[in-house]
Amino acid sequence: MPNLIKLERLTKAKFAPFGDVIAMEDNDWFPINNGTTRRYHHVGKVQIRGDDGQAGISLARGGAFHFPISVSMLERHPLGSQAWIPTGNTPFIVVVAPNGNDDRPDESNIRAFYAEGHQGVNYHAGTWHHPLLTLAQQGDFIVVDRIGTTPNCDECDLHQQFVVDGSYADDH
Ligand SMILES: NC(=O)N[C@@H](O)C(=O)O
Ligand code: NI
Repeated sequence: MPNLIKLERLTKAKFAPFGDVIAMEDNDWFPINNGTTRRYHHVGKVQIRGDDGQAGISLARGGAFHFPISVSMLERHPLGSQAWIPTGNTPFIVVVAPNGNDDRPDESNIRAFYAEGHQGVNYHAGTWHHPLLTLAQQGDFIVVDRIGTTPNCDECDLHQQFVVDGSYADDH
């Protein structure tokens, strides 16, 4: 029987150990362009490590996933952060885990967050996460991450099987 990961609402505070929430809510702004524009400054930290890397902007179209969603692997990008920002108000599921003492995901602390369509995430370098899980409909995303020739994606098959069925751990 797979282990259930109950969903949590995605908030800046709860996601802080894993990265940044890319959203206007919970962030300050200041006026620019003669007050015609609000700038929500530096809401995500772009991290680029190693010699040959540069920050790049890509686009991605994620295929739809439906509950129950099986989780059997996670990945990480040790050389840089990776941001996923929905362009079309598409919710997605964010599965993350801390790094364990064995330099594998700490499966006992795996977590799943429901990202609303107005929220993006920026995984900090080395954060274990599941590849994109767009929910219920195809979704387009802006991706900001490290572009370079050095391999930058560690994949890890989990010892346990997990499932996200759409039930919540907290009030939402
Ligand atoms: N490889 C890639 O662009 N996508 C994954 O890293 C992912 O997090 O979805
Ligand atoms: Ni990734």
